[in-house]
Amino acid sequence: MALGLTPVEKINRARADMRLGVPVMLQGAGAQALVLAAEVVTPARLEGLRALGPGLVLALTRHRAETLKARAYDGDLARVIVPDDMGCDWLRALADPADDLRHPMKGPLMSMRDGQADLHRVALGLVKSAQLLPAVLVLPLADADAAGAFGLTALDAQHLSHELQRETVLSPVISARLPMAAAQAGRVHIFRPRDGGVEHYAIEIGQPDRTQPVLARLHSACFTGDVLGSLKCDCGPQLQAALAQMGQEGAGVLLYLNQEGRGIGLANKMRAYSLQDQGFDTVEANHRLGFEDDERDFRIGAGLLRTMGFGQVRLLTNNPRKVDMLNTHGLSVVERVALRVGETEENRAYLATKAAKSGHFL
Ligand SMILES: Nc1nc2c(ncn2[C@@H]2O[C@H](COP(=O)(O)OP(=O)(O)OP(=O)(O)O)[C@@H](O)[C@H]2O)c(=O)[nH]1
Ligand SMILES: [Zn+2]
Repeated sequence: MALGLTPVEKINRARADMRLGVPVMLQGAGAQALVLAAEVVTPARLEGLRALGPGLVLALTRHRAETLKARAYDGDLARVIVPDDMGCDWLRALADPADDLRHPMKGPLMSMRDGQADLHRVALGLVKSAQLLPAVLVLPLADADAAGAFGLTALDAQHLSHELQRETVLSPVISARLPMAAAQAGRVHIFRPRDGGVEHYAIEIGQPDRTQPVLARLHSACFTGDVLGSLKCDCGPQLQAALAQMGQEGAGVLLYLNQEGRGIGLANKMRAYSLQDQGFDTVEANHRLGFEDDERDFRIGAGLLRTMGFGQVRLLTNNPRKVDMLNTHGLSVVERVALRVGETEENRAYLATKAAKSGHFL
């Protein structure tokens, strides 16, 4: 028994299954279904699903459904009926907006109206958490035998839904000294979630007094900006300016949160960039992909600061949501410190969109 998988471990295995294109069984109240991410579906797996019975649908988020002109009868999602003669190319084209402009007509698409969408909703949550496009094939099954017969991972849908919304608990792994150009007295702390998810880092500058407000920054990973010096955003200069200010003041804490692309992952962010090359802005690109404007979970940052013993912060940000989130999750933001650096010809429109659509301070 002790060597068996816990429900949380099974969820992590299921995430890997989804990325591999292996179906996962979801068991809800009186209903079960096999679910498979549309982005990675193969002809063999599609045939295998169809052989098990009728009723195959593609679950899409409201945003993606809107672009495709599919009716979202379930509010936040649409269940598009998959016709028997449609193959992987059609499914991928519904999932991925890359060719929307070249091949706009994929329909007419018929959406399901009756029955429960609970399993579809949680399946979308699972593929999003695997950083895949939010489009998932769902095949209802009369009984749960298929999972056992094919050795597939089976998850309790209610437990999965609960886990996907739960606050991540992070434990410290190691910390070590790191002198940096911006600050000699640096220390990097690594934190690991108990559920096998991604690690996050804290860079502590000097020895901040835990009884006083600390100069703090919640930085979201941006491979293109932080590492490559992208001119499309302001992340790299913001990272360097935050560290420099902490160095000058002699104390501070910068959280480097691995929430690339506002939580959608680098592959999806590059998909968004490709759409931006077609003329869509940041927010429109996220919506066409089926994501919300911002999929980050800022509770992680709040939890990390609390774990490190901080209670009050002077927060370096232009994002009012970060201030609100910390204030409602056990921190006290005593001051917002503006961080306006790195404006370029290339990112002017991006910064304007952040101010207009995401409410960032100018
Ligand atoms: N999805 C998506 N993510 C982007 C895009 N450009 C930058 N990002 C990501 O956005 C995150 C940075 O968020 P921003 O909205 O720039 O800034 P913020 O963290 O909300 O606010 P500040 O604290 O003021 O910097 C990083 O994870 C980037 O990878 C884009 O066009 N699309
Ligand atoms: Zn960036």
